[in-house]
Amino acid sequence: MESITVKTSSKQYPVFIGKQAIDTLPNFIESHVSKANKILIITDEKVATLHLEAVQAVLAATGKQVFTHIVPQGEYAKTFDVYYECQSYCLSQQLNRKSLIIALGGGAVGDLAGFVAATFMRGIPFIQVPTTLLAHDSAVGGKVAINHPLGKNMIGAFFQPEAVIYDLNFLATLPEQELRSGFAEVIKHSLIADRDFYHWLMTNIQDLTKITDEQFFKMIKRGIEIKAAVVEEDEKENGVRAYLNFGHTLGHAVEASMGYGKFTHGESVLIGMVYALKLSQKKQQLVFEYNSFVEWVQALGYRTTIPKHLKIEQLLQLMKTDKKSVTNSATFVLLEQVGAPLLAEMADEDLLNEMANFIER
Ligand SMILES: NC(=O)c1ccc[n+]([C@@H]2O[C@H](COP(=O)([O-])OP(=O)(O)OC[C@H]3O[C@@H](n4cnc5c(N)ncnc54)[C@H](O)[C@@H]3O)[C@@H](O)[C@H]2O)c1
Ligand SMILES: O=C(O)C(=O)C[C@@H](O)[C@H](O)[C@H](O)COP(=O)(O)O
Ligand SMILES: [Zn+2]
Repeated sequence: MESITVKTSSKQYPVFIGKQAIDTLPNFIESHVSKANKILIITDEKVATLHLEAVQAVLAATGKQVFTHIVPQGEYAKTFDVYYECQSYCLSQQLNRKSLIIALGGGAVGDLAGFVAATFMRGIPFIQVPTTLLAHDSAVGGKVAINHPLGKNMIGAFFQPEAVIYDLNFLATLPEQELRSGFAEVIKHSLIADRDFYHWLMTNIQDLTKITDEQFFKMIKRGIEIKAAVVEEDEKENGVRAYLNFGHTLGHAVEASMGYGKFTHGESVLIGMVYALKLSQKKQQLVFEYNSFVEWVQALGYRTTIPKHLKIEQLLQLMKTDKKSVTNSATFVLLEQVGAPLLAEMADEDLLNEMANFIER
């Protein structure tokens, strides 16, 4: 079992990573959240069928009252309606300021449950129990949110968990498409922070269904270390945290204009990263083996173009209203080198011209 400590200005907490990490949950609750008189697990329909029983069994050892609230899968969980139902459930079961929420699932469940915890009675403790590869990113760092039709994660908070308990056994049931989604954020972490890690990924990962336990462990640990270092420096995104948004300016615009849930988050971000890499070559003279990168990700099953029914003017509008934007132009994360990101305000014309090259033929 590996433990990484995340030290933000608002909270310090552990991330336990390993097989059977879930077994640490009762002890952690006993030693750190002992006053929690009621525990609410928030999970989704699919994870409930696969892993809920195991978590309920472990929690039985706490002797506390355990409730479960099941929400829809994926982005359908990150809506105002589902958020409202969660709050109603908390109130109807008389949860109080000493209660604890456990987010059991991927990033959608974590973002939703974290936002419920952040806002119920102005904030109660929560623990992230991630079940996807993608959640090496979402469970760490305290961004919690729901979506709005006008933009991804527009309604949310910065609210750190008490702990992240990452049981790698849960990953065994992930379908390939979800591995692909999560692996995109692993690639992102490597591109913004660690050239050697990027080369290791390119050399070793050729088939997402054949990732070994050791490889999962390495990519999750390194991804979390990179994310934690950024969040420790800039918890509330006043500066460098925006680098974690590499690929997301176009990625979020694609997700929103496709309709949330049509493309996975990681697949959309991957399109956004390919686009940002091209812009980086043009605007920052990034020296990068672009063609090999595109061949590699296409062989892994990613699409690298914008679906042709999407309107580039609408995508531009969404990019300009992204949270990073403070003027009337879109702000992009570009790379000067692999491992050296920067923020750049982009002219509409440059973005439109380049998007036209990215529309699927
Ligand atoms: N807060 C952050 O910092 C942050 C970072 C990255 C992404 N995100 C958000 O995370 C979300 C995407 O994350 P995700 O893909 O993990 O989300 P998810 O919760 O939607 O999970 C993806 C799908 O996999 C299923 N699933 C989950 N665990 C499984 C398992 N072990 N076996 C089989 N199926 C399983 C879920 O039911 C769902 O259908 C997006 O909403 C994105 O915006 C947030
Ligand atoms: O933690 C961050 O900061 C990130 O940007 C991580 C992203 O992978 C993640 O998708 C995040 O939810 C995006 O945040 P947003 O503020 O652009 O909605
Ligand atoms: Zn993301």
